[in-house]
Amino acid sequence: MGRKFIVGGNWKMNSDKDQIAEIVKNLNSGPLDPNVEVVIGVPSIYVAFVRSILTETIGVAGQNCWKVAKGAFTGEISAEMIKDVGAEWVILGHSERRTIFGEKDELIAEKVAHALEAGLKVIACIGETLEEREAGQTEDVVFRQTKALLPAIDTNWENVVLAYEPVWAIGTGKTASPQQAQDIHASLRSWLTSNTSSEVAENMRIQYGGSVTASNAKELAACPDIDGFLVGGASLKPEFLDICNAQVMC
Ligand SMILES: O=C[C@H](O)COP(=O)(O)O
Repeated sequence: MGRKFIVGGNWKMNSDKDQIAEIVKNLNSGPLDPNVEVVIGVPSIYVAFVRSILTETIGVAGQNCWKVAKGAFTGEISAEMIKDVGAEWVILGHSERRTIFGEKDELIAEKVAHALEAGLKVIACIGETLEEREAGQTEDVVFRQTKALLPAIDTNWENVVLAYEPVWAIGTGKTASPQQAQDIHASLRSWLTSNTSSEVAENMRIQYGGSVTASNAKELAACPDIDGFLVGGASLKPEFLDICNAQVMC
């Protein structure tokens, strides 16, 4: 069986209740390709609200969580809490968490391990900065970031999606070209074959993220190793539906 296309919307720290009601109304009215899995990553405080008004066929994700279930961690939210209020997924290791909040590979791996243990599915983000790309280090960086996750994921690969998001393409309007994205996705799959198993590599869904819009989604979706998208800015707009349906329109 082939890999099911999966599109995530990452709202980041955007929207209020009125705007959310509008976005969800649009998502609920579709049409959505039934062959595509859709997950929206919402601010944790709105998870329960979104879950209560969103069609059940679309998943809900938190955008971060802490690495243990409970305790004296003022201001933090656990995977258990996100799950308790209705999320099925959590996005971890986003480059904004890495660069703005200083999260390192080790911490991200601890979070991934705990979220999986708590019963959440994980969108694990990786990707190089512009400096790293220009220094020819793209593969080294994404392989290092993925390698850090191996013990955390262990045998739980079916509950993980990898999101390749070149940092230089996030929110900049500079999308990786389909060839650039395809090359890294194919290298990652080949790295997974060598470092996990050919079964894991073949089944692993790898999303592309970075300035995906309705106008570039079809060309990217046509690449054999691009199995979906993680969409930021455009996930707040009606065009998100077109992005979700990009594969059927290829
Ligand atoms: O998680 C999503 C990525 O950061 C991409 O954001 P963007 O689509 O606004 O470039």
